Amino acid sequence: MVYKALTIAGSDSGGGAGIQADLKTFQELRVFGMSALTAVTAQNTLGVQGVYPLSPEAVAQQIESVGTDLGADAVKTGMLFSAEIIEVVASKVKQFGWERLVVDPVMIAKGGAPLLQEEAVSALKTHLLPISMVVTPNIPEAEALTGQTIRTIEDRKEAAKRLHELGVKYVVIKGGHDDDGEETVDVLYDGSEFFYFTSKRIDTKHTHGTGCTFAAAITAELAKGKTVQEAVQTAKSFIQAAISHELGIGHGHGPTNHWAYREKQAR
Ligand SMILES: Nc1ncnc2c1ncn2[C@@H]1O[C@H](COP(=O)(O)OP(=O)(O)O)[C@@H](O)[C@H]1O
Ligand SMILES: Cc1ncc(COP(=O)(O)O)c(N)n1
Repeated sequence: MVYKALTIAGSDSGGGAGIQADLKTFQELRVFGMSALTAVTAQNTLGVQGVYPLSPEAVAQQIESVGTDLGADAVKTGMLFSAEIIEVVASKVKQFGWERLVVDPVMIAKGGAPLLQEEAVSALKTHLLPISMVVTPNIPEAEALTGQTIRTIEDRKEAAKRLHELGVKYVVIKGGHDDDGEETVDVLYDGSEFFYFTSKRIDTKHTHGTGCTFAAAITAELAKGKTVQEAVQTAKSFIQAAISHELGIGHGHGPTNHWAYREKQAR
């Protein structure tokens, strides 16, 4: 069986995040990857040097080309840049009836460069979250989407409930930005229960692309027909392996190791 996943995201020339991280992750999990580019970034481990968005028409046409021929078992969105792009993406997702939609609400690169215009945050809430299956904000993104300050696990649970009210079926609030403690805890909410995915916090500066990679792994597993709980569990193991076997490339915040999970499974 060939499972297919489509990523709608920005290009990271440095290869650690964005479309590149998504396609590598799909491939590692034995899912055929397809892409619709929203923007080209000139980027490396030191930061973002340039952002060149594509027109909403160019984004729509790429999705149309994939949807009318190959089809997709699951779809992921990453950097969407503007409200106009968000609107065309939402309309195409509806047109093709794609239900397994994972929205990684990318807003700001780790170095601080904006990847989503500020006024587009409300477009995410009104157009995309109501039709998505899973949303995967990190703590600052969950704060921007809910207008709530998040410090404790209780705050995260409250934010997850608020996001669920927007119509998304499953909310995963990632704990990578919570610097306290020995563990990273990702909280999953399905509208009635909370589930916790915990791993040892790795002390490293090489976390460029962790969010993209994690959400892409969830998407790949959903494409295979796995449940959201199973998909998040695999994604957590995938990212843990990718962070712990660092590649040590570039002069700044380096990328994660996308082949580490496969090599670990093969051992
Ligand atoms: N230092 C770390 N050690 C272990 N896991 C981490 C670390 N940093 C992030 N993660 C994990 O990587 C995934 C992405 O989290 P996060 O860094 O919060 O997202 P983002 O890249 O969107 O900011 C989550 O599963 C999180 O728990
Ligand atoms: C094109 C693009 N998309 C997304 C990110 C976010 O990366 P991260 O996963 O580190 O939050 C990025 N830096 N560049």
